Amino acid sequence: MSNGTWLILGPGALGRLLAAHLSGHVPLAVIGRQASEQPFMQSTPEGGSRIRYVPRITVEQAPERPRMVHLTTKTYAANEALEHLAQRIADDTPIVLWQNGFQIQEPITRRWRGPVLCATTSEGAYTVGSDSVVHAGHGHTYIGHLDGRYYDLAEHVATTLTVADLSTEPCHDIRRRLWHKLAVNAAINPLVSRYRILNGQLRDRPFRPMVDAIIDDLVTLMAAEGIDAPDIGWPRQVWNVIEATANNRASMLQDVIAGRPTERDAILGPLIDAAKRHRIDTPALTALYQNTPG
Ligand SMILES: NC(=O)C1=CN([C@@H]2O[C@H](COP(=O)(O)OP(=O)(O)OC[C@H]3O[C@@H](n4cnc5c(N)ncnc54)[C@H](OP(=O)(O)O)[C@@H]3O)[C@@H](O)[C@H]2O)C=CC1
Ligand SMILES: CC(C)(CO)C(=O)C(=O)O
Repeated sequence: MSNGTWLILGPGALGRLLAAHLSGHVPLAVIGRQASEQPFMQSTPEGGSRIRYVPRITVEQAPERPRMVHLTTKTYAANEALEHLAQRIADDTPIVLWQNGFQIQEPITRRWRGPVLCATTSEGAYTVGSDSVVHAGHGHTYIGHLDGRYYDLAEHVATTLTVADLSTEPCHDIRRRLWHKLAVNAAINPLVSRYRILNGQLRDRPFRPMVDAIIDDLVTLMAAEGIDAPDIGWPRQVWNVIEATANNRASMLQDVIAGRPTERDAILGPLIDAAKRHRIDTPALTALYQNTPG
């Protein structure tokens, strides 16, 4: 494995999707808990399929000077995975964090010596078995540094991903974009996972007023936190995503059904913390947190 390689740490849905697309564009390896000789199989949203041979290695086989690391574990696994890899690679290696929510982005950005970029994506993917990924729907990705630094690096990563057919743009306001995604996820994921429904069912009773109550909490909280509202306003932002993903089984629902931990703390945790910080009563969000498994 040569220096200059792009490493993807976490061979799950997003990791496999990135690997399948970046294969052939950059020197690449995927780090998992175990090495594997198997290729990745990708189903495309258009119904096609691709096979991609990408080196699948363990941390111990990683090059000491990779070009960058894309961290694609779930939030709750991110610190441990990165700490393990950090024992092996140069501590100024650029990192791209792909996690939803806003839990690990700030601490890792502050403590890692090299550049840390955050990505937020509306691509949709899920795994099948240990080698396949279904790319369920095309989306768009934004990449940037929390303080707006390293724009050239963000531009380079975005251009490479876009050439590899994953539409991506660099941005100066990734913090705002991460909070926007978090807010939408908070309005959808905990409810659909609790009631085991498709996203679109939130449009019907008894769920619709529950979503509206969450949006009310979000509006107050986001204003207090200084996060600009989307141009179309919070209610339309949330309801548009529900409409556009009506047939989705949301990621948190998939986790609950599979008996996996959820990303509750990454998505609802920052909102509950902000409510405490600003001394704002957010009854709908508090109830959601209490009723969602971690
Ligand atoms: N899937 C999607 O469409 C989207 C996902 N995201 C975000 O991306 C992140 C990843 O999601 P997703 O790909 O769906 O999650 P997955 O659970 O499918 O993938 C995570 C992968 O990381 C692996 N992993 C965990 N810890 C380690 C470790 N220490 N060393 C090596 N591998 C490790 C897991 O292995 P194991 O199973 O053995 O633990 C698993 O293969 C999440 O934060 C999610 O919110 C954002 C937008 C879209
Ligand atoms: C927007 C939403 C809720 C779409 O399903 C999503 O991002 C998820 O499933 O986590």
